[in-house]
Amino acid sequence: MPEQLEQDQSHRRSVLRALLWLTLGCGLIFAGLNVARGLYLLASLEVLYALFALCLLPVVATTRHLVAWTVAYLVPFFCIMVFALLLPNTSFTVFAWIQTIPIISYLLLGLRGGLWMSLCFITAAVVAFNVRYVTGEHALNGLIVTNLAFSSLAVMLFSHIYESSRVRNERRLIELAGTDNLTGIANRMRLNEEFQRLRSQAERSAMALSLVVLDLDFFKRVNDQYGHDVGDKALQHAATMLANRLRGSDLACRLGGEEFALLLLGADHAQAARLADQLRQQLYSAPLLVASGRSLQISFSGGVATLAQDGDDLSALLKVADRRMYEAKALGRNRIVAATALPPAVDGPN
Ligand SMILES: Nc1nc2c(ncn2[C@@H]2O[C@H](COP(=O)(O)OP(=O)(O)OP(=O)(O)O)[C@@H](O)[C@H]2O)c(=O)[nH]1
Repeated sequence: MPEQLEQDQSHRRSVLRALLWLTLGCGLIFAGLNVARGLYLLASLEVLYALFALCLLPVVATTRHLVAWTVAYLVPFFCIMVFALLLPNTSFTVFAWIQTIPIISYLLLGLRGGLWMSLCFITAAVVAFNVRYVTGEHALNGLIVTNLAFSSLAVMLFSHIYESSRVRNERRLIELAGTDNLTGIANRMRLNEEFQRLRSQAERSAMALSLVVLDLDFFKRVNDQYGHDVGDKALQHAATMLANRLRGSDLACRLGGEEFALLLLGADHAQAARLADQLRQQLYSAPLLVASGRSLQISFSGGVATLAQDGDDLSALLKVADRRMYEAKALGRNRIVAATALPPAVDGPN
């Protein structure tokens, strides 16, 4: 789902840019404070890092390697935090910054990257904290140490839970946005996205890719005779049959109303026309049972178009397949038109 992934990247880009500005500001302020306290090495690191953040600002606005630049930014950032914790003249309150490690890591790197980054640097910080404060002249009482260790773990746990449920909800929303709510199969938005993916796959593996547009015949009569509810059931019946009959690499989608489209990977023009005709026969021979034991025979008319020979993008293929579908309607319905050749035989009276 490239569009959604793109959105995800832009969200992370904004977070990183905000963090870079913060690093620039805070880096210079802390450097000033540390110079005043005689911590020249730490102050120099902070100034260098603030300049690094400044240089990164234009890079992150456009880079295609956002994850790599994020890691390049975060690793020294967290290293400076841990280093500050180890220095003899710094305050133990530096540990408060350690709490931001999981939040920043999960926000910028997602679940897996966030987990590893947090685990590494929280562990390093806890070790550094112990080296510095558990024994010796600066030793803190056990309660403070325990509080800090557990609060860090809690922040990490909550960040992990939050990111997991955010990812789950995002997936669910993406799924819902690409699903037709009456039939449960894909909708037109998903067709656009799947077409891009399947076209790349077809080009990479030198496979054919065909599109079938099909429209249920005399559907207005179904609604008029049996009512809208039965019309809805007929649409669901047709969608289920189409989706069940196709391979996992294909896509059945409802374009709208009583019109559907099939994307068939690995099917050349003749194979797509044959498959569409088999589907037509299968639907026609599996009537929908309606009230009082009556059965409703459903047929469709379809048109076929194939990548390269009929067009190179989805809108060109839809236009050709749509035109052929209307030819099939004009020729008497309940048939498939693949080209200008004579259509296949018709099963039923229409
Ligand atoms: N029940 C139901 N009917 C729908 C839905 N969407 C569109 N329709 C109906 O589908 C019918 C389409 O009618 P037409 O465009 O005249 O086409 P047709 O009767 O199928 O005739 P041909 O396509 O020429 O064979 C209309 O009555 C629409 O109301 C839906 O979601 N549910």
